[in-house]
Amino acid sequence: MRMLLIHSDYLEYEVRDKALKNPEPISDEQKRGRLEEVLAVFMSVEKADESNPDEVVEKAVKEIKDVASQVKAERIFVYPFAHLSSELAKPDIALKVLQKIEEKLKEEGFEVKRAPFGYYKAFKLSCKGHPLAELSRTIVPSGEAVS
Ligand SMILES: C[C@@H](O)[C@H](N)C(=O)N[C@H]1[C@@H](O)[C@H](n2cnc3c(N)ncnc32)O[C@@H]1CO
Repeated sequence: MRMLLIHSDYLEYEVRDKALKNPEPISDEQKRGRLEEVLAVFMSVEKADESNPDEVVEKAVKEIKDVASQVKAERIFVYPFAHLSSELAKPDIALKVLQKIEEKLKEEGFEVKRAPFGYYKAFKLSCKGHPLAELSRTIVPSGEAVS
């Protein structure tokens, strides 16, 4: 899994076209979303993650919690983003991983939004620009090599 974490004044998105034949079904309300004072986490779930998705979820949540506490962010935007890796996991596995990350972050007390999966989306982002505002993390299940 590759993550790009951007501490932002806000992130807003609007769904455009389908980017997969069968994207995640969404309600009208989910067609656009916005959070202010948010840690935006762009995530590419990778092929290697398919060997142990649950472990990748645990490790990703730990990393996100760690950065959120450093930048004092209480809101998290989980954003599916297929452009951080050339070895993407299959969409059905990727969606499950992202849904579980969202669920666990909510259990930890964060306010969480997740952008819809399988769509082209317009988005606006305002990065805060402080030294920890732009971070990346690579997560691999045990026994897998970092490619
Ligand atoms: C396109 C661009 O504007 C938009 N932002 C986009 O990336 N859309 C992606 C993700 O929502 C999702 N998706 C599919 N596979 C994956 C994966 N392995 N990891 C994460 N997302 C995935 O499916 C879409 C097409 O790849």
